[in-house]
Amino acid sequence: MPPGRLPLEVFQARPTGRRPGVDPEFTILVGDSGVGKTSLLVQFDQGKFIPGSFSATVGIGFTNKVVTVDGVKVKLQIWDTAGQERFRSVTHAYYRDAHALLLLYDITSKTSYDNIRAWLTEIHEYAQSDVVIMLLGNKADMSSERAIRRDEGERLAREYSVPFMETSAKTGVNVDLAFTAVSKELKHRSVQIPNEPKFQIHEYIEAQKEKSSCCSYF
Ligand SMILES: Nc1nc2c(ncn2[C@@H]2O[C@H](COP(=O)(O)OP(=O)(O)OP(=O)(O)O)[C@@H](O)[C@H]2O)c(=O)[nH]1
Repeated sequence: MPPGRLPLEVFQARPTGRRPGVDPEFTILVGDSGVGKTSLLVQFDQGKFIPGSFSATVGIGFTNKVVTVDGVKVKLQIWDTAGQERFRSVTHAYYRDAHALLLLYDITSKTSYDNIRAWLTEIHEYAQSDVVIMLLGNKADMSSERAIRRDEGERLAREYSVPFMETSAKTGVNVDLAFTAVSKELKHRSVQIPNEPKFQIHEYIEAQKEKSSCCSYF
């Protein structure tokens, strides 16, 4: 290839904004203390769950993870925030630069579900208007202690027009799907391929959930 010339595929997939795989996509995990943000990130990053006593996150920290979607690398920089109220002002400072926010509640905790409205109010106040938001009902493995039905999660998500799924950081159910769906949405926003249909995150999630419904237990 002569210098200065781009192969056709690269040209066709030329980024219009951020460059997937090069520029990090800032993704932030938010939600009440104890809902499982750190555990979800550990499961996604290392494929494991560390049981035992709960140690609350202090401040904020991040993990880099590259996800390949449709042959394109998306570099996620995932920020794990502290859910405790006293760290809230630190977390707010990061909202403005977020490209995606994964908002978690715990299906065994009505309080964490009720607080989702307050989290969404804060997100709408501090984050960019085009931020990708996904609602996750975590700890889906704890069905005997369930306090929030799945349809209540779905209803809340519909009300705010955000995609939703239940996850388990313990068993790994839907953890990859949540991050893959967000990565696909971010990739479709930053890379425009001619004649490619608009990515519909809700439809993608429903289709993937149907595919795996044979093997899931909730
Ligand atoms: N059974 C079950 N337990 C979970 C799950 N996710 C997290 N936990 C447990 O819930 C507790 C809190 O999890 P963390 O991941 O530390 O919660 P967090 O949201 O990061 O909490 P903060 O750092 O205080 O904001 C820990 O004891 C975890 O082992 C899950 O999906 N299933």
